[in-house]
Amino acid sequence: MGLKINNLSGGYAGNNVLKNITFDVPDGKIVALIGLNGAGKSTTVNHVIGELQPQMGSICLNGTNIVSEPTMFKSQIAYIPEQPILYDELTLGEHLHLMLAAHDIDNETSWTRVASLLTLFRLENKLNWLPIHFSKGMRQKVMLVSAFMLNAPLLIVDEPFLGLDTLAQRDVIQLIQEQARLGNSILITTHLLASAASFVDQFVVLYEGKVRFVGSPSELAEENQLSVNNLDELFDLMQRELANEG
Ligand SMILES: Nc1ncnc2c1ncn2[C@@H]1O[C@H](COP(=O)(O)OP(=O)(O)OP(=O)(O)O)[C@@H](O)[C@H]1O
Repeated sequence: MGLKINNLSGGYAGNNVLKNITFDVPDGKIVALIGLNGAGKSTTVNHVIGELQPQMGSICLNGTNIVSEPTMFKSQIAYIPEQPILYDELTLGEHLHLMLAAHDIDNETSWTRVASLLTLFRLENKLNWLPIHFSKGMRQKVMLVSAFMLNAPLLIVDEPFLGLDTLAQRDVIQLIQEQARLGNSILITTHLLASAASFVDQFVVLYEGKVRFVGSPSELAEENQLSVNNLDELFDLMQRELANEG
């Protein structure tokens, strides 16, 4: 089933940003939400993580509605925000244990996976460190470990490559693909279309708070008379269109 967003309208008090958004992130699929600055990507994500209330429409994850069963809905999500959020007073080890407990995951059985993620991101010797000792990239990697260790039915990654070196970017793509192989749904937001085209199943293009296109990378390229390798030019096309509407 996965994530189903149906006719969602919403946004902030006094600012209706999203208009009748409909798209799915099926089980085992990777979907990238794309669009110009201000198109509504973060607002959509904020609705899916339950930070904003829908004005109209519905958001369901594997049959659970976000409005009627918010706790059940949220327990199925792992979210990697664009800006790392860490508790200043908790060590890395304490942070991970807290996240596992919050998702009702047994420490004993899951720690082998946590340990391999810590090794992958070279954090295995830093379990006693406090966030203040981490660099920006390391903080981002802590968020990655915290999310990937959960194996959640829905993984949301806001700008997965921000602040990561190329090795870590490659690792993140592999981890996202592994989550998809496990049957989990993955929703990412990105500005790097050509890079995303190599591993996403579908793009959802947002334009001024509306869904303009849903389809595969090659369908998106074809629709805009571009090649998949120069999909980033789509932003120039949309920017020009916006300026003409001016
Ligand atoms: N807290 C807020 N209160 C009111 N309006 C907001 C708030 N946050 C964002 N907006 C507005 O919502 C619209 C969509 O913003 P959103 O952050 O969803 O865009 P985005 O596609 O994520 O852009 P970016 O690529 O810059 O991250 C914009 O017009 C923005 O000004």
